Amino acid sequence: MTGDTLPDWRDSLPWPAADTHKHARGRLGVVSGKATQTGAARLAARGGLRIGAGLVRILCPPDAAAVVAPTIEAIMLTPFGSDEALAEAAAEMDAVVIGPAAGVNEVTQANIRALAGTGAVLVVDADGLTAFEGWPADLFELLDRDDVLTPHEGEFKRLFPGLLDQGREAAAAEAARRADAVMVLKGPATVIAAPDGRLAINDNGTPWLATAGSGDVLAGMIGGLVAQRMDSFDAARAAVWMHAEAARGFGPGLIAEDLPERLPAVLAALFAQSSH
Ligand SMILES: NC(=O)C1=CN([C@@H]2O[C@H](COP(=O)(O)OP(=O)(O)OC[C@H]3O[C@@H](n4cnc5c(N)ncnc54)[C@H](O)[C@@H]3O)[C@@H](O)[C@H]2O)[C@@H](O)CC1
Ligand SMILES: Nc1ncnc2c1ncn2[C@@H]1O[C@H](COP(=O)(O)OP(=O)(O)O)[C@@H](O)[C@H]1O
Repeated sequence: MTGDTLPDWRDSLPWPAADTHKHARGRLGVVSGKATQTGAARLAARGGLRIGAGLVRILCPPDAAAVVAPTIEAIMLTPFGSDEALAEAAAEMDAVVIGPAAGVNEVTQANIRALAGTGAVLVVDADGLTAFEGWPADLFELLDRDDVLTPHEGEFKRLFPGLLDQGREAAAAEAARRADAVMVLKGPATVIAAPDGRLAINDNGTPWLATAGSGDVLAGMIGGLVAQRMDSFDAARAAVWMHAEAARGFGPGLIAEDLPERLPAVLAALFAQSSH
């Protein structure tokens, strides 16, 4: 494990209680893109399942169902044909990830609007952020304080033009304040900022993570922890750290698919040190 000190979020990690069951442990929804763009949601779903959500369901447009179904086993699938149907399917979820390969368009905007009306905590990533380029306030007004945004610098600039000139830490803090949500500004030293002023810089980043789809897995991991009712700021910090730890453990040749499969080793080390 990297670093001299143990991470201070480890005592709030959600280990399963003796009397739990899959629904009580946390239910995560992941919204998929269209039939030709389902891989990103599958990566996120697997990250969410591996990090301990009791039940993970991919919510996909009807045309994508025949593509996704043969590729999943423990992960479940519900097709939706409208934003109203998406909200209905998400009503039983504790958290929903939307954005990975969702499409930069009005459908994604409408889907986020519909999800904001459910009780689920939202993790908005990738196209879910880019879809609001030019209209960031339209996204921010939909968010609750425990929702999480996960931009890389390109996506961050689309929502907050010029803000990065202040430096990454100040920019992330101001962005969290403006969005009134938790901000995860990704990069070699990912900055996590909460709207109440809490701020953390991740210290175990690794360039092995610079590979397509690794951000999708991270969004699913954050979703998997918040589905288990971990505080969103702590969940983001924990997921970012575990994501990098998984990548370090794998090293050369890492692709995004490897990250969820390395998580059990990372979790086992944390579990062994916990006061469960
Ligand atoms: N297997 C899959 O299905 C994958 C799907 N993905 C999805 O594909 C969609 C499009 O991804 P793209 O990578 O084309 O879109 P991006 O918005 O990531 O990239 C478009 C442009 O943004 C800029 N940019 C990207 N990363 C940056 C960074 N870290 N710092 C600064 N600028 C940056 C670059 O100019 C880049 O050409 C997203 O929804 C994404 O979630 C990707 O995550 C890759 C894997
Ligand atoms: N050089 C790097 N050092 C450390 N972490 C990196 C580096 N490059 C990328 N990452 C991490 O990899 C992930 C990439 O996410 P993202 O850009 O959204 O990719 P994708 O859209 O392909 O999933 C983020 O968690 C980011 O912090």
